[in-house]
Amino acid sequence: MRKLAEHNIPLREASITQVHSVLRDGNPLIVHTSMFANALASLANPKQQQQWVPLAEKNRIIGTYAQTEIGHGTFVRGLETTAIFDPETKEFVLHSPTITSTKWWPGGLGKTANAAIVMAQLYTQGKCYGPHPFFVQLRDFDTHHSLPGVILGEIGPRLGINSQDNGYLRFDHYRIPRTNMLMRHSQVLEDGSYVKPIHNKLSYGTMVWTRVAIVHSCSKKLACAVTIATRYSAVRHQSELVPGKPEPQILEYQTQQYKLLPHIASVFAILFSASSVLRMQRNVAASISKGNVELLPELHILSCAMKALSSQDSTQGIETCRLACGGHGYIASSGLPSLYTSTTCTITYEGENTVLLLQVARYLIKSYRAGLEGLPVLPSVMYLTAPSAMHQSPPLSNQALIEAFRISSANLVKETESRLCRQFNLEQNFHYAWNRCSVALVHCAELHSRYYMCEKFLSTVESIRASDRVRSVLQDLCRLYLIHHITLNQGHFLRSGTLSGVDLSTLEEEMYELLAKLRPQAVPLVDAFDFRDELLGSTLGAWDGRVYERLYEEAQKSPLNKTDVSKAYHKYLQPLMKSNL
Ligand SMILES: CCCCCCCCCC/C=C\CCCCCCCCCC(=O)SCCNC(=O)CCNC(=O)[C@H](O)C(C)(C)COP(=O)(O)OP(=O)(O)OC[C@H]1O[C@@H](n2cnc3c(N)ncnc32)[C@H](O)[C@@H]1OP(=O)(O)O
Ligand SMILES: Cc1cc2nc3c(=O)[nH]c(=O)nc-3n(C[C@H](O)[C@H](O)[C@H](O)COP(=O)(O)OP(=O)(O)OC[C@H]3O[C@@H](n4cnc5c(N)ncnc54)[C@H](O)[C@@H]3O)c2cc1C
Repeated sequence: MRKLAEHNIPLREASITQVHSVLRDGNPLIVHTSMFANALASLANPKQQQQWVPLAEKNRIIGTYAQTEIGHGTFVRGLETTAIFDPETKEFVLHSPTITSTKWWPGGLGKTANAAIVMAQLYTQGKCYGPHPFFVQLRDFDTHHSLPGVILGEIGPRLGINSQDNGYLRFDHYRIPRTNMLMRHSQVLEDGSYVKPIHNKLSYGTMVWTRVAIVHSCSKKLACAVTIATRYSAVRHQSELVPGKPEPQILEYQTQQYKLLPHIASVFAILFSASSVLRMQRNVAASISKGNVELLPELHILSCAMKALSSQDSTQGIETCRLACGGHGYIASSGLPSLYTSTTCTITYEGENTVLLLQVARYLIKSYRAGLEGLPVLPSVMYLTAPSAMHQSPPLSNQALIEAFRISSANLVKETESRLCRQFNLEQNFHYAWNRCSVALVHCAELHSRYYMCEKFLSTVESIRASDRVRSVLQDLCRLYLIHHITLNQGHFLRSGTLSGVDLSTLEEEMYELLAKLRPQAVPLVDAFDFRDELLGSTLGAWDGRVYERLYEEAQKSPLNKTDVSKAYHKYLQPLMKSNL
């Protein structure tokens, strides 16, 4: 924190990888600096911001975002914590009526935070208005003791990010002033009357913001992993490629190139998509402050789509990188295990991926139906009812591949919508029919999201300002990315008739050529990410390639190596050896 202040870096702008380099097992302040800060910025009114933001910036207040309960994470409308307005005292009474209403998971809540944005069901004048955000002090600002009526603690060890002290929280009729409800979008007036927001999902804004931030952070984490695995693959020599010849760098093996190069490409695909969503988010934020919420649904869907795809791709990519390093990828000092455990959680948090993809699918089906009826639909989904013809671009050109994606995605939505109608006729209930089609619906959302990511990659590469040589490498990477994802999804392209079996064989051949062509660029590409050694924190991925020396030096630091014979020998092993058991 002192370093960031010295260098005048606002906390919100500190890179996730910089922070990861210092705190590899999670960060107790991340929800404070990301979600809590954002919730104050976007959900609190100007007066409330004046009151709390300076204190949060000086870390007098350290906050968290307490929404999830032990009984409900996904289904926000099902939260059970209540905030009942008492007109006598002009206070809200926060209460956790059941075990399932216990807040569970908020990062930093266990021991670090002294305040929280709590999402609770708002009741006033006898009516429930659904989940709303409240600023709640949890601990004494001087002694750090939890306040009467607040019961909190830490939830116990997790797969990773154990320094984040995820916590639990219960309220026992805990009173807060009326003015602690975050009132930028909706309000409860002194007499208890409710003023509704201009869009009823504005209180979900912090989740949308965080989903966008997660996309960016996923590309950074994947970039770290491919840097480590690629550099290691250039240092590591193993087996014989040609019998009797010296052992080659493992990066010479085509299978190794296939493990790494598509994920190097993926870093760019995610990064370019993140930039595009971030731009849209800024536009939407500016529009909302002028009272216009027209683009909010599009932002919600795009952030769900990109969060789901980037978290899945980066998690799989990091695991592939770990496996690509053989046994040494399993050692903590490689840096890969902590990258994995701090990334796989992005699949679950901030909206579990399947659930987010179903939100995307809902939007696709609605937009498809609206398009058929000639109603207006937003630009990103206009293609569903008006996919352009294939023959406009040269066969198998990049543009043709994007068109193939577009048509296959539109085709899948069309097929799934027909299934939904058939199922509805059988079930006579939309919700049951929806559930019976939900696997196909998730596939629709995935293909649409992949189409978006491919399109963003291509359009960015085409418009990027770079030297011819750099542009040429990026074009090859982009081509590899397109072909790789077409081969992974080939069934959809065959079904839509956009690509034939022969086309797919041709593309596969080209992919193998691209792997060989890009092989000499692999190390320069990851070097260009420009991660400092301290930041990567990896014995395998350091810039100088001294892998074996670093592994050996790191092993010397193991506490078990402090003495030749460990205490355990005298305490357990020797008695066991002598016991004749
Ligand atoms: C040393 C210190 C240094 C510090 C350095 C800091 C470094 C900073 C780097 C930052 C990088 C990364 C940040 C990472 C942060 C890490 C920490 C995060 C930890 C995780 C936190 C959490 O998990 S918080 C909890 C998150 N919870 C969820 O996400 C819950 C998911 N569920 C939902 O969102 C909703 O329940 C739902 C969307 C699934 C459904 O909502 P609901 O039931 O209300 O709606 P419906 O499905 O009925 O839909 C009705 C219509 O509403 C539309 N809708 C839904 N949501 C929205 C929305 N958000 N905006 C707009 N519209 C929305 C929906 O589409 C429907 O529309 P129609 O179809 O038109 O009716
Ligand atoms: C490391 C970590 C940090 C977190 N930090 C925070 C935090 O700071 N603040 C906070 O409030 N929360 C936090 N969370 C909680 C997180 O947001 C939730 O865990 C997440 O939203 C998923 O909800 P859930 O756990 O209830 O899963 P569930 O919804 O119970 O999911 C379980 C399974 O059910 C499926 N499912 C659920 N609903 C549907 C549906 N409608 N259709 C189809 N399938 C469905 C899911 O796909 C999944 O397979 C954190 C979680 C983790 C793991």
